[in-house]
Amino acid sequence: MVSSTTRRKRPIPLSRTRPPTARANHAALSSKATRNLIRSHHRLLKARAQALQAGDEILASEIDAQIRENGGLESYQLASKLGQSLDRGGDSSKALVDWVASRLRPLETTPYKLRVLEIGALSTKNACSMNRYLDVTRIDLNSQEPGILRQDFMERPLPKSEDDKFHVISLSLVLNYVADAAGRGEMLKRCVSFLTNSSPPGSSIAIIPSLFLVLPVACVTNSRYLTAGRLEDIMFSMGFVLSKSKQTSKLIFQLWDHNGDYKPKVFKKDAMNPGKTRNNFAIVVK
Ligand SMILES: C[S@@+](CC[C@H](N)C(=O)[O-])C[C@H]1O[C@@H](n2cnc3c(N)ncnc32)[C@H](O)[C@@H]1O
Repeated sequence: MVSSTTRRKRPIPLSRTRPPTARANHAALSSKATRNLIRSHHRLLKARAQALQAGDEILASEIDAQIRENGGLESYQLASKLGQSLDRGGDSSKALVDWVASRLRPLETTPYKLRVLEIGALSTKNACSMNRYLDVTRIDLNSQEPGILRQDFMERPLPKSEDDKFHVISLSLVLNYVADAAGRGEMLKRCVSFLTNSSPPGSSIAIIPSLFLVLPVACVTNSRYLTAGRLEDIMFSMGFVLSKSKQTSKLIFQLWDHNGDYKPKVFKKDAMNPGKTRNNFAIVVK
């Protein structure tokens, strides 16, 4: 367990900002065990971020050891992959493909594709990767397959040209992985820098740049600090307009179109929805 004794504070070395990976135990997991593993990983990441923020390196190391003991990021990814299997709710990128289908129609008689950046990619064979009109660049903190680049999106070099940008960004169950509220705001802002409405080179196809966002439903419906309205205000300030949305008992799926009107405002961690049974999920924009 993480102890709360007073500890010496030291500055956070850059190498300490990532959670540890470890070899996963590939034994079959029940859906309850899968959920528990995911929850416990998120809890430990949050505790770790808080320890680092407080400059408590020793506590952060202890939490790292606990994360490793639980199988690390690899086990978490395995649990997430199980969650994507058909009997556990399926592949979330199907919703993305359905929603952009009408936008892909003009590409059918052309050799062009839309460029997609899939952040937090666990598979090269999900619905968006299998769509022939989408050219998917996949990144993850811990790559599970050769077609997935091991990269932290927050450290991906900023685009130097339009060709380095994307028409669609997928952030499916990634924003809630980020352990601190301000980091989530930064991630959303950074997405804007990677979106473009420029047609694929050589074509004149009209493009609506968009962000596919998937979150656990409780992050939006049962948080003290985030409501659907607050999320819309944050996204709107960054130039996003909600184009599609659907909710299941576990997840909320949204497609946000970018209108180019980026005017970020400050959003603090305001208690909008107090209540004992609510969670603390928040997005802070500085
Ligand atoms: C719950 S899994 C989601 C996987 C998949 N997108 C889905 O919808 O099931 C979250 C993944 O996001 C990755 N991730 C989190 N933050 C990231 C970042 N800053 N850059 C790249 N990948 C990130 C994690 O490594 C993890 O594999």
